[in-house]
Amino acid sequence: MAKVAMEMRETEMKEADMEKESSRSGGGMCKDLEDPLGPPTNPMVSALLTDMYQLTMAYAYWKAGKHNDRAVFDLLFRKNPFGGEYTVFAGLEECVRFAANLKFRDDDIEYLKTIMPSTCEDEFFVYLTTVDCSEVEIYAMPEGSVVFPRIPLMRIEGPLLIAQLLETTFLTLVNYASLVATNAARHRRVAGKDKMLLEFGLRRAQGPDGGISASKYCYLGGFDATSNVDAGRRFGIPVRGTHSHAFVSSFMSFDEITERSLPYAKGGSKCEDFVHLTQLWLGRMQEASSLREFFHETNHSELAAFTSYALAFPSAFQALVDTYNVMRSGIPNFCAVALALNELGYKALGIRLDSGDLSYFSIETRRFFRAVEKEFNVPGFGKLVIVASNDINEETLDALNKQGHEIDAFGIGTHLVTCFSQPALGCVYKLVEISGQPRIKLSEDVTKVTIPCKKQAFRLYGREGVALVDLLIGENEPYPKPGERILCRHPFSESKRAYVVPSRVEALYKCYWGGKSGRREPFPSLVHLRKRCLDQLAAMRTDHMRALNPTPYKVSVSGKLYDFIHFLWLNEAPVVELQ
Ligand SMILES: Nc1ncnc2c1ncn2[C@@H]1O[C@H](COP(=O)(O)OP(=O)(O)OP(=O)(O)O)[C@@H](O)[C@H]1O
Ligand SMILES: O=P(O)(O)OC[C@H]1O[C@H](OP(=O)(O)OP(=O)(O)O)[C@H](O)[C@@H]1O
Ligand SMILES: O=C(O)c1cccnc1
Ligand SMILES: [Mg+2]
Repeated sequence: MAKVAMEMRETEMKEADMEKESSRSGGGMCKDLEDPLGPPTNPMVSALLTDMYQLTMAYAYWKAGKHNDRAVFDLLFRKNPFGGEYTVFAGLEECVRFAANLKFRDDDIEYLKTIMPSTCEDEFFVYLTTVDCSEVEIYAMPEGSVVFPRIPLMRIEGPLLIAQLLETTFLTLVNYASLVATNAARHRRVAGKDKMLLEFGLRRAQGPDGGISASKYCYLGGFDATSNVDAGRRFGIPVRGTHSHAFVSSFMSFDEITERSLPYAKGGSKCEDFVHLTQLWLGRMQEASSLREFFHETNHSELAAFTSYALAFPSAFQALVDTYNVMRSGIPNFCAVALALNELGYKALGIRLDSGDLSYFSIETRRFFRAVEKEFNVPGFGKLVIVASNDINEETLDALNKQGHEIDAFGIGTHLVTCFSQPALGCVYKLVEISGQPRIKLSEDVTKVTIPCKKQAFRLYGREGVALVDLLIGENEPYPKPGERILCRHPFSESKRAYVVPSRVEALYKCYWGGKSGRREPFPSLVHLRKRCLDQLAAMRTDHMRALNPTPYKVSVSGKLYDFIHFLWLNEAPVVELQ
């Protein structure tokens, strides 16, 4: 029962409890590295969840005898979403689970034979049955990291055919996960760290996978709980909820409440007619001069609904108060039931507002709660929880902050999970090296030119501990060191460069699959990813984080890599002839 209602008083589950839940649901802190990685969360994530062209290219690579050439791909995005200057990286563990379990089953192969041209040789399909990721290496930034354009989030090395095959699936696993985690982080930043953020998006999400992914990655991005029960079970996310208008409007009179008795909270005796008690309290409120300015008569079917809900959840009572009239009916009815519960030793949780001016109603509601606290001498009544919902987004949160409000918790669905203001993140997967040879992809649009070579990435921190710049260097260049002066250059703009003397240098890539050392980085639990994300966001310079015209974070390459990019660019770009 406690799971059904929102236990606002226990706002945060203790970390230890979360850890327990998390490992029960398969997301423990450091899973045993000897264990094979489990399958992807969504069983639809399989070898065929890809674009047709990956398979036609696979055939052509195989036919050309290139399939085992060692390839290096970068997975990166070029522009931060939502007009911002930061992104939260998510989806890594699901990518590695996919890679770890990649296998074409017999029925997959049979289907592929029906869609590939009939000229494809049978031997290719025999070869496909042997495909797996045992020769693949995956290097990546830790999931939950704050990341920036052009710095690859992941580097995938392996036989060309196989590394290529990972493209579409990796992108679908990273793009939405990172987008929605970023959206959640942005909502958290505006709401402030003390507000409770509840993800209510399942009904509006892009299908079941959209809903499950949204719940998981919104939690990673800083939400506190979800209404999505399945996500709660799968990932150990706290599950919370109130009730809907249907519950309120399903009641027509008190006669519908047949079981009216309620034991006292401490046990012993019981109240035989709780319905009568709520009516009694409503009468007392009506008579109180301090409350007279607020209301006169209330809607009785609403009071019946609230009373019935309190009988079902006496220690977790909360009510949706906007079905008929917030201030004249919903709030006084809620208070009557809460005062009746209080008489029996229970503490109500609070209310949810789902329409109207949320600033005004929350302030008026708080004023009413305080008046009741004073009138009937019920300590804590003034602090009952006010939850607000109804098409909330970043802008509404910002507007509410500017106007002033008394909301403790926000329930956010549509705008959060559909990423209404930007529906996709543009991660791409680009070949940067083949058989030891660097490759570049040119474009008229300079932001689309890829940075060639197998690279290492570093975050350089300044004296104050804030991140100054992300730096890409060639694989074999010496690593930057604290205290050393390093030339950091914009990859494409000649005049943009800076010398940086970092106080701290953080190597950004870790090995999550394969690799010569045989040591694979563990996958922390979702609670730990969430903490990493919140800690990194908190450490960012605030001008990078603001919603309006944020300062771009510097992303640069070493002098050597800069020279090499431009050498290769000139080498590969044909010279036009004008006549
Ligand atoms: N004080 C406020 N400042 C800015 N936006 C607000 C404020 N209060 C509520 N909003 C937002 O204004 C919108 C109001 O929604 P809408 O116009 O659908 O009215 P409603 O209150 O839901 O009415 P109805 O009861 O008819 O559904 C919502 O998106 C809500 O988040
Ligand atoms: O507004 P969102 O951010 O998407 O949050 C979730 C919404 O879902 C629920 O009602 P629903 O929208 O289904 O019906 P209602 O608006 O008519 O109450 C809830 O009352 C919220 O309004
Ligand atoms: O529990 C709630 O209040 C809830 C859940 C989903 C959508 N809207 C509201
Ligand atoms: Mg709604």
